[in-house]
Amino acid sequence: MQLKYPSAIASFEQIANFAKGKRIALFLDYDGTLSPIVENPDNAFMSDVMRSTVKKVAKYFPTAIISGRSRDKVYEFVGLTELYYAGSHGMDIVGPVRQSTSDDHPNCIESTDTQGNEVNLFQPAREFLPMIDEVFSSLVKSTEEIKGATVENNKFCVSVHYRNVDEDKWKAVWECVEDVIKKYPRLRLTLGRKVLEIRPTINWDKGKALVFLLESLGLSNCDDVLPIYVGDDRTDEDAFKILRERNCGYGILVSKSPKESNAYYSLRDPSEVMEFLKSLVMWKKSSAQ
Ligand SMILES: O=P(O)(O)OC[C@H]1O[C@H](O[C@H]2O[C@H](CO)[C@@H](O)[C@H](O)[C@H]2O)[C@H](O)[C@@H](O)[C@@H]1O
Repeated sequence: MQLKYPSAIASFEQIANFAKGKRIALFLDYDGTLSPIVENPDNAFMSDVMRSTVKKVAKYFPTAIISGRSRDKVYEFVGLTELYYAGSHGMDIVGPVRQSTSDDHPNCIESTDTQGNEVNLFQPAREFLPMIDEVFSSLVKSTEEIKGATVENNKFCVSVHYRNVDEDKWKAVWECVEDVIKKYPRLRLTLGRKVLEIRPTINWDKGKALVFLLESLGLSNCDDVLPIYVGDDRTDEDAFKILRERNCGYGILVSKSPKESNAYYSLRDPSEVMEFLKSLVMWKKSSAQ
């Protein structure tokens, strides 16, 4: 783990040199990466200029969004059909029909998307759906007296937000969550940015989703592929870690302050993320001539 990472913008030439002769695959987190953190999670809109930048980047590089949100919600925010989407921290993936079948994923089914394209739907926590709905309802009820607390159903996980709760009531939010999840040994708690996230104990996270998508895209060969993952939150560390362990690709942490991370580079905020994505497009265009 390191605490300081060079700026991906200042180090762009270094990244571009390393990417020469390789295919870049891009993986982007949503909240805090493509959209700024805001008080109301329903208002975490992406700007039009960010949307058109992501659209351009996806024209040149396979691009996926990997978010803690439900897949439908993140698609509602982003609205670009040219991307792949993984919601619920990677537990709900719509990707291309898998080219590599090196390992068995029994929960992977062929399906068609809204445009009629053949896709693969992968939902490794499918059996948890009724349990998650139950937990969501219990938490809505148990937190209703805590001013500012909100509960979000992210399909295969539940988020309990305390950003708008007075600090002296944060403990009460924790207690509500602990009280509910102690009845569900097959669920676990993870932490995000002023949010408690309840999710299945299955061995699956954003890092596994990244590997799954690379395999689906036929891009798991590190010799000629450079995966880049950009994210701001603790759950993105699973993806940074995988890239570091495989010595394949770069994690880029979006943060204004130094933090412990497995990322290689950093960007300060979504506006720098946009600048970095624009640089990738310009570099690709100029190197294609
Ligand atoms: O994986 P992500 O796409 O980063 O999603 C992680 C969580 O993001 C959202 O919550 C965060 O952003 C909100 C809007 O800016 C903010 O109000 C909240 O405090 C942050 O934690 C989302 O609402 C959660 O469900 C996601 O799990």
